[in-house]
Order: sequence, then C-alpha cells, then structure tokens
Amino acid sequence: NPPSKRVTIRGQQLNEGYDDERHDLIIREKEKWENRYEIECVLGKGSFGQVVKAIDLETNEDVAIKVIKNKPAFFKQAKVEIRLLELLNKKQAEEPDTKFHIVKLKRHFMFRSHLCLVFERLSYNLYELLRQTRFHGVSLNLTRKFAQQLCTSLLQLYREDIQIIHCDLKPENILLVNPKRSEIKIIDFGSSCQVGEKIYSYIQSRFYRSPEVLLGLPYDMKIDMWSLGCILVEMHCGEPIFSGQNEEDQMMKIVEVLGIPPNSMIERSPRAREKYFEQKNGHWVTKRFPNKSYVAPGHRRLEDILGVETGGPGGRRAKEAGHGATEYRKFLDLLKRMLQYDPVKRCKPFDALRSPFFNVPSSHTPTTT
Ligand SMILES: COc1ccc(N)cc1-c1cnc(N)c(C(=O)c2cccnc2)n1
Repeated sequence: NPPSKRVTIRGQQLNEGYDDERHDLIIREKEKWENRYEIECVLGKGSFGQVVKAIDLETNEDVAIKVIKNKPAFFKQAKVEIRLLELLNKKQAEEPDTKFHIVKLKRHFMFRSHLCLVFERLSYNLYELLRQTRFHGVSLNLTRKFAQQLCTSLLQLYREDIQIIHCDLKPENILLVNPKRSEIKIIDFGSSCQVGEKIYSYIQSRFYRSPEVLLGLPYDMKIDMWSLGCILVEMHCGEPIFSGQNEEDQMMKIVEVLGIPPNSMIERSPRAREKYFEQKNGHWVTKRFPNKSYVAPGHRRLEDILGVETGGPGGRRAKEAGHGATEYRKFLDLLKRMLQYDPVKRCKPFDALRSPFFNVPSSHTPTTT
C-alpha cells in the first residue's frame, strides 16, 4: 500500500497497512487478487465487512466477494456461513430440479488475513425495489411471485436434513437475480444457525423480529416465517407493518394489530413483565408508555392496512386488475396464518404454499411493479 493509503493507530500499521481502522481491508480498484479476481468497486458495507464487485478472470463470471473483517468474531461467524451455504450448495447439486432461491457460494479463500467468500453476483435488493416505487409498494401479482419463491425457500430450510434458521430475513437480504425479472434469492447467512446449534438470543432485525424472540422465549425456524409475513405486507404496502423504534415500541406496534399475546407466551417469558406487560384484574395488559399513543390492542386491523375492501393500501390499487377484494382476502388469510403469535400455530411453508393466494391462472398475472 502506498504510504498515503496506510492507516496507523498510535504509530502501529493495521495488518501491515492493508486494513483501515475498522479492520476492513482497504479496497483498491483494478487490483488483481490471487491472480484471478479483478476488483472493480465496493458494492456495500455491513457489520461483517464489505462486498466488492469483481470479475473472475478464470471463468469470466461476474462475482460478488464478501470480504470479512480481520477480526476473530467475524471470521468465526463467516465460517458458520460457509458451512451452511456449502450444505445448501450440496443439496442443490444433488437436486437440480429443486428450487432453493438461495445465493450460490462459489468458493472462499484467505487474502491479506481476510476471509473472502465468492458469490454469484446478484442484482439489487427488495428494499431498493421499494424505494423505486417511492415506498408505495409493488403490485399484488409481484408480491405473490416473491411470496411463492420465499415460501419455497423456507420449505427447503425447514427440511429434516437441513434445518437452517436464517435469523435475519428482511427486504435488504433478498436480491433480484436480474433487474428486469422477478426471480429472487436470499443472501447473508452470516447470522444463521441450525436448529440445535442456536447460540444467540438477540437476533433478527427489529422490524422483522418475532414475538418469541422479543419475549426471550425458545425459538426455531418459525421465526423466519414471522419475518416473511412482515416482509410481504411491506412489499405490497411500501412500508414496514411494525416499525418499532426500540423493542418496547416494536412489541406495542405488534399488539396494536394482533392484540395481547397468548397468556402461555407471556407467563413463560422472563422479559414480558419487565418490558411489556402487567396484570390488571387477572388479565395481562400493556404497560403504560408515557408520551406514546397507541391504538388499543387489536384495533389496527390488517384488513385496513391492506385495504381489502377499500382499493388496496391507501386506496391506490382501486379498480386495478388483480387487486379485487377476493384476491386481497386470500392474501389476508395467508398473512394472518404467518403472523400468528404462537409459533406452534404459525403456518409452515408446506401449508403456506397450498394457500388459495397462490392459485391464480398464470394468464392473469402480468408482472408490473
Ligand atoms: C448489487 O449487488 C449488491 C449490491 C450491494 C451489496 N451490498 C451487495 C450486493 C450483492 C450482490 N451479489 C451478492 N451475491 C451479494 C451477497 O451475496 C451478499 C451481500 C451481503 C452480505 N452477504 C452476501 N451481495
């Protein structure tokens, strides 16, 4: 690294000057790594490190290289991601006709003390797609296509021989394969684990965090189904259904729509009494939150959020083909089964895929945003 690019902390160079102060590798465009990857630019940054755009000169493929921070904790979690993705790749290779809708990890290598994961390069994520709609949401038909692919993906993750919990499903972690098509893939298994190997209790991005995680209860793959329900409402309405500013606010926003959680969940929860609920006349009620106004529990109806009888979200889909009350009722029924408080009652991917919401003659489903 030329002296200008070298970073020193108290006179010490970080990783011989290759790393910046956040333990990320300093990326220099046009560099060639491992005499194979021509580096173009940084696509994005995350807590794990950064993603760079590159060309694999050996295969002439466009790739995305996830460059993990040069820190033990991130290295360790990335090794988990590699193990899980290699398991999924193996199953995909054994079952070429099975749809996984999960990003393909091509290989990994060490470079200047950074673990690097080489992925097929995908296009932009569903949050960026929502931004393109000025956060008005995509059509019900496109939402249905995303829903079917994501339910299919969860079906594979739930399998007895896989049992992977993604733990961070959100629009930013779902990427279009091609900017002009509706095919999507799930990325970023950096927070994932397998059932029986759960080590963290503080998981999932807040807006998509399941009730059982908010309550500090045991969790399993069902937490991803909760996140999926939240994502599907957001994809069609344009904004998150539960946009809590902190965990208390998150729970309250869920209570506004779904009412008070089941007694069995509250009574088993170490956090419930401390953070969210108290008993009054033998019933569980929400704690008073000063300077906060919430709709009474269960009084913000999902039917109204979707605009089932009123022309869709904000009435913006009135009279639009494929957006009648009948279609919305099917969508509503599926969402109510995904957004069940009790993970035992929450629908499984196998049942979700049999929802009437997915029975639409293909000739009627033009894809528009
Ligand atoms: C256009 O693609 C991207 C743009 C921005 C960012 N941050 C990532 C990507 C991108 C593209 N292709 C991919 N395969 C990936 C990933 O697999 C990925 C991204 C972040 C974390 N983990 C995996 N990420």
